[in-house]
Amino acid sequence: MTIQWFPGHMTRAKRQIEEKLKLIDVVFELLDARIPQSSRNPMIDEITGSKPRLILLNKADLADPVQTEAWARYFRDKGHATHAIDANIGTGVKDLAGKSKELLQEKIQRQISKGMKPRPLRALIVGIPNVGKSTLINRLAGRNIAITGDRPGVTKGQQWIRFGGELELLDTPGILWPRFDDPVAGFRLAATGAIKEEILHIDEVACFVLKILVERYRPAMEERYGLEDLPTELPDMQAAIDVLENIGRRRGCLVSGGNVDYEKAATLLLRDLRSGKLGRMTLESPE
Ligand SMILES: Nc1nc2c(ncn2[C@@H]2O[C@H](COP(=O)(O)OP(=O)(O)OP(=O)(O)O)[C@@H](O)[C@H]2O)c(=O)[nH]1
Repeated sequence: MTIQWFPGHMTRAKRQIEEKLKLIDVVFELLDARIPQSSRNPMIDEITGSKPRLILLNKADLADPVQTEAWARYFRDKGHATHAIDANIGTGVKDLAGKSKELLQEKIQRQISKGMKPRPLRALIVGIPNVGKSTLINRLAGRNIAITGDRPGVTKGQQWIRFGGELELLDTPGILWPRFDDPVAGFRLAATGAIKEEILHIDEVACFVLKILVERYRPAMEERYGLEDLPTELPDMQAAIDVLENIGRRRGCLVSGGNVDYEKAATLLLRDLRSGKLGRMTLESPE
């Protein structure tokens, strides 16, 4: 579902998450492993405050594993516990209880030393649209749960989903707004499908992404589209359009008269990228 984020919605989303934070022990901050920085909400530190937080690099199956490791190091160096997962098939998901316990070790020890029996840890998933919140909740629940809460104008009773005996998850995630401040982040979000193409033009998104892909993953691009001698970088928009045109020709994306249908070529490229057909690719690296 696409929603427009107006200032009122942002304030409301922030307030809703702050209410939920009172109920939980640990926040799972879900990011897209292909664009960990661009898929981060800019106010996340302020919103989650001092609550222990585990950064989850989701969709790791689609991301470049070397880059995912570099991002995990980057976040760890900044003091954040970090873990790569694939919510779709469940890779890494079974570690979440253990990782949460590690984060809350001191609190658990305090309870034990007071003679208390530690209760299951309570977690909340937060993240921007399309990052995989519902998929992870369903994966942890082991079934499909209709996730309808917390859209503007939609309310729903909250329930806990028990995961093993040690972790409970709030069944409504905290939905955060994506970055609006940085146009480059906007293109990366559009390239991965996190913001809709009605907002940014698909040809432009494809040209933007082509520049990154040619620079980072030239051999894979040459192989997938049967392109030869791609340049090592695309210095300007025209160079990117030329590559898109080439892809369109190779793939038969043509209109009458034999001209390339750029929109069709752009759609094909983005579909290939998002589905992982181009290989495992990450669109940004830690600074
Ligand atoms: N390949 C892959 N796809 C994933 C993974 N997690 C989620 N997806 C896909 O990403 C898309 C978005 O997932 P959702 O779970 O709906 O994301 P969400 O954060 O709940 O999105 P909103 O409802 O828009 O807030 C779906 O097509 C999922 O199948 C993953 O780990 N790997």
